[in-house]
Formats: sequence, structure tokens, C-alpha cells
Amino acid sequence: MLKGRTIGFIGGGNMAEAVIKGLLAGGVPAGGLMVAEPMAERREFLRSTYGIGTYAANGEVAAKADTLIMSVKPQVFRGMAAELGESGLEGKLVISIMAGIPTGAIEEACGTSTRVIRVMPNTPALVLAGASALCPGKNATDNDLALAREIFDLVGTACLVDEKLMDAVTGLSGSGPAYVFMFIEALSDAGVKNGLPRDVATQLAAQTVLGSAKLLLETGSHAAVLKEKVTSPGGTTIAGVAALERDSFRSAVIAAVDAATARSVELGKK
Ligand SMILES: NC(=O)C1=CN([C@@H]2O[C@H](COP(=O)(O)OP(=O)(O)OC[C@H]3O[C@@H](n4cnc5c(N)ncnc54)[C@H](O)[C@@H]3O)[C@@H](O)[C@H]2O)C=CC1
Ligand SMILES: O=C(O)[C@@H]1CCC=N1
Repeated sequence: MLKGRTIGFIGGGNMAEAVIKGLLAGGVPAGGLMVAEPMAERREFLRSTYGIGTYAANGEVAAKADTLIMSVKPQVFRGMAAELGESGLEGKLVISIMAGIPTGAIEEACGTSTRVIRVMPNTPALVLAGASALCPGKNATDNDLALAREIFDLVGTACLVDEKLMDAVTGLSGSGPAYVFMFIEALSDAGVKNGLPRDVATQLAAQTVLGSAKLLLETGSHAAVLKEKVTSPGGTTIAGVAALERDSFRSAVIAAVDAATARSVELGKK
């Protein structure tokens, strides 16, 4: 499905880079990828690091690519689309990774017949371990959806959800890496507080998160069952678990996802 396609990114920031790196690692030729990015230094970095075509003008990429990945901030999208104009986007498949912006708003900005797929990936795509969810706009075909799935499966795993759930996906897995990094940082700090060298503490913390996630995904067990297996009666773990409960750990995580989900809804309204 990806063979022979030209994929153009509008906006060459962190998330675009993650997807580009994943696509190249997945065997997509550099000649089939291009980026429009206003910052000269960033263009030079992307060109020299990944060997892809880079352009200052969005219109050049829109003209050359058959599939456009909208990877600018949601706040700049409407102005950017107005500048490109509907004629600049005619016949293109538009894949959006922008937080919050509904497919209907993208169709409105790009032309009401535009084929749109909305995706929410996350930064672990950079190491081919991303978690993405996607949904089609009203004009997207099964082929468009299959192509988008192929792209985001190459950089991790991709699942299909109803559009009404995309804000929740954004609050959970889109923003989630930040919560996990805060948790790893806190574990590492705690290790250092208790005498471990920083590098050892960070290695143990990160591998514990990675290994626990792998164990859950590979066994298909419920998190509570796996937690119970670590927790010996009268042992060390229950002392730690009780401290987390006292300080409302789970409640804090739920509040974080709620806040990020609400922010995604807000971004869609601007
Ligand atoms: N960073 C993340 O973890 C995730 C981000 N996203 C979404 O991806 C999109 C990009 O986010 P990041 O890569 O983090 O942001 P970023 O700030 O790293 O990248 C945005 C890029 O767009 C460029 N840009 C600004 N105005 C432009 C214009 N008019 N035309 C073309 N390019 C322009 C900027 O110079 C910058 O390089 C956002 O919509 C965000 O909601 C989605 C999932 C995860
Ligand atoms: O913070 C943000 O708005 C973006 C969307 C999901 C992750 N980062």
C-alpha cells in the first residue's frame, strides 16, 4: 500500500521526526518522504540526518506529495490551511496528527470533499514503539484508512477508534509518555535518595517500566493480578503500595488524563 507513495509532512518538529524515522526504519525509501518546515536549521537537520527532501514552502510539498501528514501545532493549523488554500490540497489524502482538531474541522479548512484520517500517535514512535489510534473522516476510503494504519503500524501499534474517543486517546497515550517519564524520574530520584548511583537508578527504573509493560502485554493478564504477584503478605511491596494509595497515586493519574483530555477538547474548539 505504501509502495510508490509520496508522503509530505507539513511541519517538521518532534512528532514528524518520530514518524519519519520509523518509516525509514520500516523500509520506506527516503525519496518518498519530504517535509515542509519554516525553520532553516531544522530543515538542514532533517535533510542531513534522514536524507529526505525539505522545503520552506508548504505549497511545494502539497504540490509534490500525494499524502500529507499535518504535523503542525493545532493552534497554527487553520492559518496554515488558509494559506495553502483548497486548490493546493485538492485530491490529497490528509492525515492529521494534531491534537484536538476534529476531522470535520479539517475538512472545513481544507475543502469539504477532502479525504481525512485523524491519528493520535506518541513519541515512542521514534523507536518504533509508538501507540497510535486513528479514525476516518467522512470522505476517507477503506484504502486511505489501510494506508494510514500501515504507516502507524510501522512505527509501533495502531488501533481504530470512534472519533468521539480521540480526545481520551490524546489524554492517555498521546500525552502519556510525559507521565511515564515523570514516574521514571521519580523512581530514579528515590533510588538516588536511598543511595543508588544515578545511572544505576535510572537503568533499573526504566527497565522496570519496560519489563512490566511487556509482561502485561505478553501475558494479557489484568494489571491488578500482576500487581498481586509482586505483593507478598507483610512484605516490602505492600508497604510501598500503601504509601502510594495514601498519597492518591491512582487518583492523580486519573486527574492527569482527565485534564489532558479536556485540553484536547478545548484545542479542537479554537
Ligand atoms: N509531541 C508529541 O508528543 C505529540 C504531538 N502530537 C501533535 O503533533 C503536532 C506537532 O507536535 P510536535 O511535533 O510536538 O511540535 P513541534 O513544535 O516539535 O513541531 C511543529 C513544527 O511545525 C513547524 N511550523 C510552525 N508553523 C508552521 C507552518 N505554518 N507551516 C509548516 N510548519 C510550521 C515548526 O517550526 C515546528 O518544527 C501537534 O499538532 C501535536 O498536537 C501528536 C501526538 C504526540
Ligand atoms: O502536548 C500536546 O499537546 C501534544 C499532543 C499529545 C502529546 N503532545
